[in-house]
This record gives sequence, structure tokens and C-alpha cells, in this order.
Amino acid sequence: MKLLKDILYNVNLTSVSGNMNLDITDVCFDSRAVKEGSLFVAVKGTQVDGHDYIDKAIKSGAVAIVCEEMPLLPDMSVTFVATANTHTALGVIAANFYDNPSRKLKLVGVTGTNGKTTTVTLLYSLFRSLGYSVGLLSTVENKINDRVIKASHTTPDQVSLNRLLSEMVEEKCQVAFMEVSSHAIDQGRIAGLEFTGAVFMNISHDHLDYHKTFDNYIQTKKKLFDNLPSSAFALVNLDDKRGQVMLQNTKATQYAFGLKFMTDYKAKVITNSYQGLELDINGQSVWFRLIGKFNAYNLLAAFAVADILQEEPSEVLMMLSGIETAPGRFEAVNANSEVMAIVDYAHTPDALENVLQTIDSFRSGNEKVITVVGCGGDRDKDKRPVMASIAAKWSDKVIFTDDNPRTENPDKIIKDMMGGVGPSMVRKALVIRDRKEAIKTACSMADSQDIILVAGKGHETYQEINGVRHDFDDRAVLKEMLELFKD
Ligand SMILES: CC(=O)N[C@H]1[C@@H](OP(=O)(O)OP(=O)(O)OC[C@H]2O[C@@H](n3ccc(=O)[nH]c3=O)[C@H](O)[C@@H]2O)O[C@H](CO)[C@@H](O)[C@@H]1O[C@H](C)C(=O)N[C@@H](C)C(=O)N[C@H](CCC(=O)O)C(=O)O
Ligand SMILES: Nc1ncnc2c1ncn2[C@@H]1O[C@H](COP(=O)(O)OP(=O)(O)OP(=O)(O)O)[C@@H](O)[C@H]1O
Ligand SMILES: N[C@H](CCC[C@H](N)C(=O)O)C(=O)O
Ligand SMILES: [Mg+2]
Repeated sequence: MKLLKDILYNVNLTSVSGNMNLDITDVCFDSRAVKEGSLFVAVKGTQVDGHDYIDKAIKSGAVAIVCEEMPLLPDMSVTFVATANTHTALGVIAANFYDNPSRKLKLVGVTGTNGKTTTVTLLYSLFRSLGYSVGLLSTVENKINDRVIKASHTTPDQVSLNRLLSEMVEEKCQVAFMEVSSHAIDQGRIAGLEFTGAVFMNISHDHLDYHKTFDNYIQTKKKLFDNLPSSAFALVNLDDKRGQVMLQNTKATQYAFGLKFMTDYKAKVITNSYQGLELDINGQSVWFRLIGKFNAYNLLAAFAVADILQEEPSEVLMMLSGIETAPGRFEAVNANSEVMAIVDYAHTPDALENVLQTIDSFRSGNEKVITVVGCGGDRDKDKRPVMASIAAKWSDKVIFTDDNPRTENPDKIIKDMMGGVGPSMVRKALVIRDRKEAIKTACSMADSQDIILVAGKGHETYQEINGVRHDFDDRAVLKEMLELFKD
């Protein structure tokens, strides 16, 4: 329980009507979750306007309302406050309600189109092995030390996020690593948080359905760095030309990493094989279990964060070298088969190309590469033909299939993908919408030494169709089908 006036500390109010000394039992942005004594924050969403649910929230017991537009006839029995942007206000309010937990631990945010989950998961495992109590907020799962809390988003909403951070503080976490998605930045989910540091991995084609232009997408990511305090660090990948852009207006102490230029943290790939990566990091040569050159960036970023946080470099490298890949990221599925089978979460053109190029670099000549891939519904449509073209280019056979069609017609999604497959590639392509059948067909086609890549769903354990999540796990299905066709 907290006083309304304390919860609104640091929120820019444009008008107030009613008592500010009210006891508030909970902060809600969904009228369906409001209880007696709640504060309801009306947010304009992508589907509906939360302002339309103010009356419903009051009927359910809300005693105070935060809104952008005051109603013409406000209910005099409750307190109304107006502010210019309720998305960001909700972040500050949630942080105040939970006593600003981000100030009580070292919070590091990682942004980028690809590599966020891998990097925060590496950091979580690294700091656990260095003996710390650690929090993790990721696409795959949230964690407080060894306790797993299901994740519904890459970056949780303002209230869940601050609640999770406050639980981390209660459980004595000294550090927390979180993914910061561009949706989260745009929707104020990280407003009110105090970061110890932020990391930029890369930016490439994704989410244009939401951000509309690539420049908007870049500018949204940049806000994470623009809003860092001078006490924080900003660490960017300089091999991505937008790394420099992220640093343009930050007050934070700047650091860079990369493989191409002389930077604060530089790595060189010595060996890249199915056994792992051998990297030279700042002059020290180390083997890692992760596969593919793209993972050199994730490993280097994790090393740099630990170094900036003043961990001992050689101990950090030793611990990092033993850490496994994150679930569903270049995960080998072993079914005692002669076929090499990999599940990977590549769901962007850049990720798919990286993974297929990595596979290509391991080929000795005669083996076939068979790729099973789809594109999500209700997401960026422009990436579909590009992903399909990349899949066809780097594979001997490609099977286009369903991947979370959500509310879209799956045939239309596949048609969009096929738009990227030119006449010279079309002979390589098959369409099998049922994902299980698609994986089965890939396994039936594969001979000894061939390579199967099942891309797009990684760790996901469902296929989402019209709001219903049906059980589906690429890794389990692949294993079952490899067994079926084992010689
Ligand atoms: C497109 C998008 O990001 N939507 C997010 C957004 O919902 P929205 O703006 O559509 O909300 P809305 O349905 O229009 O409702 C507006 C407001 O009215 C309220 N409302 C609504 C109905 C009602 O009866 N009463 C009521 O009060 C809602 O609670 C909300 O506050 O705000 C919600 C609350 O925070 C999120 O759950 C929701 O995530 C949806 C489910 C989602 O799928 N988001 C994905 C795209 C996403 O965020 N992905 C990124 C990762 C992407 C990546 O990097 O690959 C992530 O961070 O997870
Ligand atoms: N540093 C990287 N650069 C480019 N591609 C990468 C990198 N790291 C991972 N990938 C590819 O991107 C896929 C997704 O990786 P990861 O889950 O770590 O990214 P993410 O940024 O968390 O994605 P999301 O936006 O869905 O949360 C991997 O399965 C791999 O194919
Ligand atoms: N975090 C990503 C996940 C994409 C994974 C893919 N399986 C899909 O459903 O499109 C997104 O929300 O865009
Ligand atoms: Mg992620």
C-alpha cells in the first residue's frame, strides 16, 4: 500500500482533480485486472484506447485514474490526474510503487535485432558461476537465481518488470541482465528504470510492421542510450554502422566492441567449427562451446560487460568458455542419427543468413542442406520474401511451413514468402504447411551426413493459431522424426 502522491513522484502532471493522499493497493493498466483501491492508468494501445475502459475500472474499484485526456464529466468520487504520455508515466509509477528496485541492483539492458537472448543468458550464467545472485529477464524465461518464472514477452510490461526486479532485490540479487526490445522502448516499458549499463548488439530488418520505417526503428533503439545517466556505461558493437549512432547523444561512459576495428574489446575468430569457436579476445586465445561467427559478438559483449563491471578478465574467460548455448539457439538435436540436425531461432533475414552461412562454412562438399522455415503471422510482412530467398539460396532443399500464423491466413504468409523465390530457385522449394509433416519430410529426404536446419521457433513450445497455442516443439518433433528414419 502506498500514497497516490508518492506513487506519482517524478510524473509530470498537467492537471489534477481530487485527493492525492489516497492509499493505493495496486497499479493496473488493464481494467480487467482492477481490484478495490487500484490506480488505473489509461494507455492508448495498438488495438484499443484504455481511456474507453475508465468507467469499467471505476466500477471494479479503481480509486484513482491516470490519463492523457480528462473526461468531460469526471466521476467526483475518484481522483483524476492527467499527464502527456501515460506509457512513460506507467513506467515511473510502477517503479515508484515497487520502491525503485532498479536502483538497488546493477541492471544491464541489452538491445539489438539479434543476439539479445544469447547475450543476457551468457551473462546470467557467467555471473552465477562467478558466485553472484543474479536476475534474468529474457524471451525464453525470467529467472531469479535458479528460480524460473515464465516469460510472456521479451521485455515485460512496466508493472510486471518492476515487480520482478523488486523480487530480485528481495532475493538479494546484486546484478540483473535484461533484454530491451524496441517495442518495449516505444511503449515506455523501461521508463523509470535506472540502468547501470546498456549494450547495443546490431540492427537489421525486423518489426517494420510496428515501426513503419527503418529509421524509426533505429531512433527507437537509440532512446535507450539517450536516456542513460552519466554514471552508466554504453557498450556498442562498432562493426554495425549504427553502433556509432547509438552513442551520439548519450551521457554514459562509452565503450565499443567488435571483430573488425581496433576497439576497447576486440576479438578475432581463430577457429569456427561444429566443436565450437576459438577466439582471440584482447590477446588471449580461448575455446567456447557456442557455434558460428555471430556468436563471437555475443561472447565478446558478455566478456566486455563483465570487464566493465570489474570482474577479473582471465576468470571471466575461463567461466565463459564452459557455458552452453541458450535453448533453441544453434541447438544440435542428437538422435543417434548420422544426420546433423539443428534447431535455431533465426526469424530475421540477418539471423537466417548468418546461420546458413555458418552451416555452409562447415560443409565438406557432398552433403545436402535441407532447411525448414516459416514466418510468423501478424508480424513484419516485408521480411517474408527476403527470408525465403536467403533460405533457398543457401539450401539444397527448402521446405516452407507454418510458424505461428496467429490471426493471418497461413496460405497468404507462404505466398508472401514464395514471392522471394525466383525461377532459378523454385525447383528447390516445397510447401508443406503442417510443420510436423514438413520436419518429417526433411528427415525422410536426409541421407547420412546431410544437414537439416529447422529455423524460426527455437525454444518455443507452441504453434499459435488464432489466439490458441497448440503444443509444438521443433526439437522434440525433429528427434522423433530422426528416430523414425534412422537407418
Ligand atoms: C503490439 C504490442 O506490442 N502490443 C503490446 C501492447 O498492447 P496494445 O498496445 O496492443 O494494447 P491494446 O490491446 O490496444 O490495449 C490498450 C490498453 O487498453 C487496456 N484494456 C484493454 C481491454 C480492456 O478490456 N480493458 C483495458 O483496460 C489494455 O490493458 C491496454 O493497456 O501492450 C501490452 C501490455 O504491455 C502488451 O502485452 C502487448 O504485447 C502484445 C501481446 C505482443 O504480442 N507484443 C509483441 C509484438 C512484443 O512486444 N514483442 C517484443 C519482442 C519483439 C522482438 O524483439 O522480437 C517483446 O518485448 O516481447
Ligand atoms: N549477434 C548476433 N548477430 C546476428 N545474428 C545472431 C546473433 N546472435 C544470434 N543470432 C541469430 O539470431 C537468432 C536469435 O538470437 P537471440 O534469441 O539471441 O536474439 P534476440 O535478439 O533475443 O531475438 P528476439 O528479438 O526474438 O528476442 C539466433 O537463433 C541466431 O540465428
Ligand atoms: N520475438 C519475436 C519472435 C518471432 C518468432 C517467430 N516464431 C514468430 O512467431 O514470428 C517476435 O515477436 O517477432
Ligand atoms: Mg530474445
